[in-house]
Amino acid sequence: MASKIVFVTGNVNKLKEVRMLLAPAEGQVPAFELTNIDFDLDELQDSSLENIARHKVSQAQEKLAKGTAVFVEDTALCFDSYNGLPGAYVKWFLKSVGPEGLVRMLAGFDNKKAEAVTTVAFADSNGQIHVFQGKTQGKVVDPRGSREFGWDCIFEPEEGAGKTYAEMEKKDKNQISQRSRAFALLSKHLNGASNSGV
Ligand SMILES: O=P(O)(O)OP(=O)(O)OP(=O)(O)OC[C@H]1O[C@@H](n2cnc3c(O)ncnc32)[C@H](O)[C@@H]1O
Ligand SMILES: [Mg+2]
Repeated sequence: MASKIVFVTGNVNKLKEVRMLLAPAEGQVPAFELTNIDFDLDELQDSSLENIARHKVSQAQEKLAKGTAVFVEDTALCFDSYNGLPGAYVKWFLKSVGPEGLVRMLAGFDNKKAEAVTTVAFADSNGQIHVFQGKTQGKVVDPRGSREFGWDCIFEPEEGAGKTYAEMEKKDKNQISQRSRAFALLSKHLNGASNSGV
């Protein structure tokens, strides 16, 4: 029977993407069963994205039965002109000023470059924590495309042929996104570990 892995997140857009990214290739037997729980996890005020993700998954481990394999992810948007801020705090900026407010933050700067970073922390069934990170470079632009997911409408990745994430098909975003890069590393780890149990 396939082992179970829990993804703790309250963000349905993230969950949708992660389900696509971890789906087995056609004809392949799933190596694990992915379930979702929405716990409210504290997010450290720490400039290290790895520390934030590790802290998040440790809390998730405490809430779940011992031996449960679980992962979380934390996604940051780092402005070059702000030396990496808002970073992991982008959620709170979005909540208070929306995508337009994020664009206005860069109004006085010529440099609109930004880096999107997803950090995954995976606790295996032995309780050991593994961290994987993916990054995508781009720039902040006036909103274009669907408003469905976070800052997608203002992030134009370098590899996106001039489109914002929000203007791209999900499968195309998944080719180049910071999330896809982080989860490719997790998948590799899980496939390597599949013989010994997650
Ligand atoms: O429960 P968790 O998993 O923590 O979900 P969250 O929504 O709180 O997510 P984060 O703490 O990682 O905060 C990241 C913020 O960036 C947004 N976000 C994350 N990934 C994104 C992506 O690929 N494109 C656009 N916005 C994204 C997300 O909606 C949040 O506002
Ligand atoms: Mg969060």
